Amino acid sequence: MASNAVADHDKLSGKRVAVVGAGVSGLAAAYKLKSKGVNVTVFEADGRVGGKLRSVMHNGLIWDEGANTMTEAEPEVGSLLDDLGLREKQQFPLSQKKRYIVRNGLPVMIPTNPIALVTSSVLSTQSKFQILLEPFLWKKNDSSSKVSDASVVESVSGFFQRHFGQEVVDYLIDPFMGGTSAADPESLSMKHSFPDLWNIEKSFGSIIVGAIRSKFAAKGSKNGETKSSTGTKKGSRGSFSFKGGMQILPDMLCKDLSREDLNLDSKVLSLSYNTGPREENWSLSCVSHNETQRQNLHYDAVVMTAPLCNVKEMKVMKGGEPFKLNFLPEIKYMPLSVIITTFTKEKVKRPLEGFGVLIPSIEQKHGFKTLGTLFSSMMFPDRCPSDLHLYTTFIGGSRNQELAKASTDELKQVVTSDLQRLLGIEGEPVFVNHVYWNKAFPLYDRSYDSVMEAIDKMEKDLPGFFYAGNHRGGLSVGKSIASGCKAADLVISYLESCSNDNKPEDSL
Ligand SMILES: Cc1cc2nc3c(=O)[nH]c(=O)nc-3n(C[C@H](O)[C@H](O)[C@H](O)COP(=O)(O)OP(=O)(O)OC[C@H]3O[C@@H](n4cnc5c(N)ncnc54)[C@H](O)[C@@H]3O)c2cc1C
Ligand SMILES: C=Cc1c2[nH]c(c1C)Cc1[nH]c(c(CCC(=O)O)c1C)Cc1[nH]c(c(C)c1CCC(=O)O)Cc1[nH]c(c(C)c1C=C)C2
Repeated sequence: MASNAVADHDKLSGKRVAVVGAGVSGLAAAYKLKSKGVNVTVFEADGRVGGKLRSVMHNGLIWDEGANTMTEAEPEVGSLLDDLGLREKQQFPLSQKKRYIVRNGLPVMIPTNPIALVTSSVLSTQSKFQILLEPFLWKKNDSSSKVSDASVVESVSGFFQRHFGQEVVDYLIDPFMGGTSAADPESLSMKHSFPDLWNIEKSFGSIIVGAIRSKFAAKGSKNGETKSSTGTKKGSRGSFSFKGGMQILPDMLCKDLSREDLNLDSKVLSLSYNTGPREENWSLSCVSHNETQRQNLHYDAVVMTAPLCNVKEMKVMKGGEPFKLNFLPEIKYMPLSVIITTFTKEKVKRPLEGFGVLIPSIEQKHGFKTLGTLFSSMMFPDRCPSDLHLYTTFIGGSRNQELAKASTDELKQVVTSDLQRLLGIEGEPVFVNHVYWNKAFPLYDRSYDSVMEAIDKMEKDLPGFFYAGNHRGGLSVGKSIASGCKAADLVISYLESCSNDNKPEDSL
């Protein structure tokens, strides 16, 4: 370790930070803080770590009930995988570029390059021309002059409609949003869902022109690109999981936390910030399932990664007075059921290789009820015995909130019926597993600016309080990790500034 790093490590070693939530964002924050010498204590309401990452092994089957894959688009992910020694466990899906969308009741492969788009039957000739001519035909946002009015924040569908037309929205954007957030493009805010494209339009107008120019600019700066230990370009191999499923990631992130550092079955109920000299101003209390309430030690800072709906329920005090969280807006959440099925191979008459299939909302007219299905054992053949296919099907989201809550029996029928049409499956599944997430994802809707403002206010009014997780900056596993790492960096700067503030003046 260089001498500066040793000094920083020593400076931080007496500091204590509480991390609330042991999902990937909280664990990434805890891991980073611990690696810098900070004493971390994690509080998790559940009896396990991982939050929305949960892998199950049962009778020779392996499946994921939450996130199935992740990407390395965020640099923080690559560094963590290297540090945790997880490269050798990384599992890349077979034929992951083969992804399908249903059109006129049948799965059609999604084109992955401009030439494939020209020959594909996903879009009509008119839409293909509209894409090619987008640099000349795209329309300005009429309401862009009134951006201060929250009601005119543009939806994802409105934005893509202006650039590429309605058919692109119906057959590419709608299923993409369904398969990445379970939401419909009409309710989602463009600014929050695709910040990069939102900014490209601001700089270049045309998305096609902006994307090409950005790609060339990125190629120009390629010399600085990071390579992994195997010499391959990091992140260039697309989505991945791990041998045994996604759960290994949270498990590895917390492997160096002792029993005292990691408090499972510990739901945080209240937080208290005491004004005064900036040292150990925070205290918190938590409760376990058997209702024993514990008032815990004091902390210098808090990293909060619990969903905002849970934060809203917490009692917060500042300087002995209640700090009301009534400025936190109500957040909409997407309910989702995940159904795992296996079928014997001989019963699947038209199996498809690849990642999976998505069903556009407009195709519900053909009787489809699910959002889409991952071809889990096509991607990862070791996830079930070789005579079976294992599928992971998603139901609900904004498209069908009621159906998400249906019984396992009803959903088994719904899934079997959709898979029968898509893959020619005959008969009943050999095995069914059902998980219901009543708040699977926060909805980044058109009023999401108010959520961001509320998070900023909490952090500004409560010194030493930092918020991270999938309610901020994106839903994906990678973005949640990045959010946790960024919060850890902010905590470190804060703790260093506290140390300097508390030093006697002549030592400065
Ligand atoms: C079904 C499903 C499929 C998904 N698929 C993908 C995918 O394929 N790829 C991808 O990139 N992303 C996917 N995601 C999204 C991704 O998994 C999540 O956004 C990400 O894991 C969120 O991590 P987090 O740490 O921010 O939050 P969470 O995982 O929600 O963790 C928050 C933790 O806080 C705890 N908590 C709550 N209240 C308290 C309290 N009072 N005290 C203590 N602890 C508390 C919770 O128990 C939880 O463990 C999927 C999500 C779901 C639900
Ligand atoms: C059909 C419903 C869903 C499927 N997966 C999810 C839902 C709701 C959840 C989900 N999947 C991904 C993410 C991360 C999103 C992000 O911001 O990166 C989430 C929350 C990963 C993902 N899944 C698909 C894509 C295009 C991505 C982005 C990363 C990548 O390109 O690999 C498409 C997709 N999702 C599902 C299917 C069946 C499918 C495509 C065929 C299931």
